[in-house]
Amino acid sequence: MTSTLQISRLTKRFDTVEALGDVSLALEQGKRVALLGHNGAGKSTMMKIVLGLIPFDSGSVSVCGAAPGSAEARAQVAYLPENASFHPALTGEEQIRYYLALRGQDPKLAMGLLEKVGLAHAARRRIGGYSKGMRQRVGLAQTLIGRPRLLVLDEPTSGLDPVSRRDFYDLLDGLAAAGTAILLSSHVLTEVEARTDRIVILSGGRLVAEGTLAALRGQAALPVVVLITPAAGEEAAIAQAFPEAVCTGDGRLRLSCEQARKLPLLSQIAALGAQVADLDVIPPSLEDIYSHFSRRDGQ
Ligand SMILES: Nc1ncnc2c1ncn2[C@@H]1O[C@H](COP(=O)(O)OP(=O)(O)OP(=O)(O)O)[C@@H](O)[C@H]1O
Repeated sequence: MTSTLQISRLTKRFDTVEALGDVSLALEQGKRVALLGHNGAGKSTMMKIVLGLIPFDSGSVSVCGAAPGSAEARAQVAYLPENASFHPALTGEEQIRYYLALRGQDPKLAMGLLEKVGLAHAARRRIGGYSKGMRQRVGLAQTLIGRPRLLVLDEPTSGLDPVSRRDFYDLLDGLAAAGTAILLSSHVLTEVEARTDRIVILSGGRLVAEGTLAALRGQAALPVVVLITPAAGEEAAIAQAFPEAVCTGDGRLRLSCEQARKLPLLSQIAALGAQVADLDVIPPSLEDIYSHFSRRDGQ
């Protein structure tokens, strides 16, 4: 399948700063890719290059088969900046009608677009009275003008409450199911885990990891934490059985073990029978995995 977005060995420097170094990425039709990285990792630079707003030094970028920024690419790409702002005195419908007119399209399409993003009920209210989640929906409605094949969303859910975030991702799911490719940046790791197909981690302008969260978890091979709650009166016996365990201060014992040692350790604990009151196994968190990859280059 041809990729909607194809980036190959992309490099971009700003004077002495290498904002992107040798980055390759493919985004297929209907896929949602999350771009993660610390401040200054190169996310915005990549988005600006894809949108054709800034030039790059070397490598190649193909947006729907065309050069970024070309009329052909621009007709098929839409962008939602992190803090999209609209005229507060306009209604949602007026704002979208205005954008449709700018794109040379029939303003009558506005209501249909607002309906798609769940904003039809508020279409005739002024944007000044909208919540942040509703304004993001106006932004998303704007991106849908002309049925783009690629959506570039810069932290689209920042500042939204959990319910608005979930609703926003539901909308994205629908668009992806209809074939739109979505490249979004986010700092909210839990949402990208559940709501995107792939995660790409940039660090210091380099692509340091790419894959599903499960694949990245496997690659990172971070230790698992096991918390044992001893039965009453068995504390000393358990501590003796696991001399490497650390007391947590709440009566539990904390063990850290490699993934490969997890099952043998659990068998060892199970063999203690009633001496153990409870057991918790805590896999590495998303934050642990993200930190592991984004700091691998010594940042
Ligand atoms: N116009 C510019 N002139 C000089 N340096 C720049 C310019 N734009 C970006 N940079 C540098 O390029 C690097 C990558 O910046 P970029 O804005 O792409 O990071 P980011 O991952 O989007 O960060 P954030 O999460 O803070 O938005 C940084 O070191 C930044 O200082």
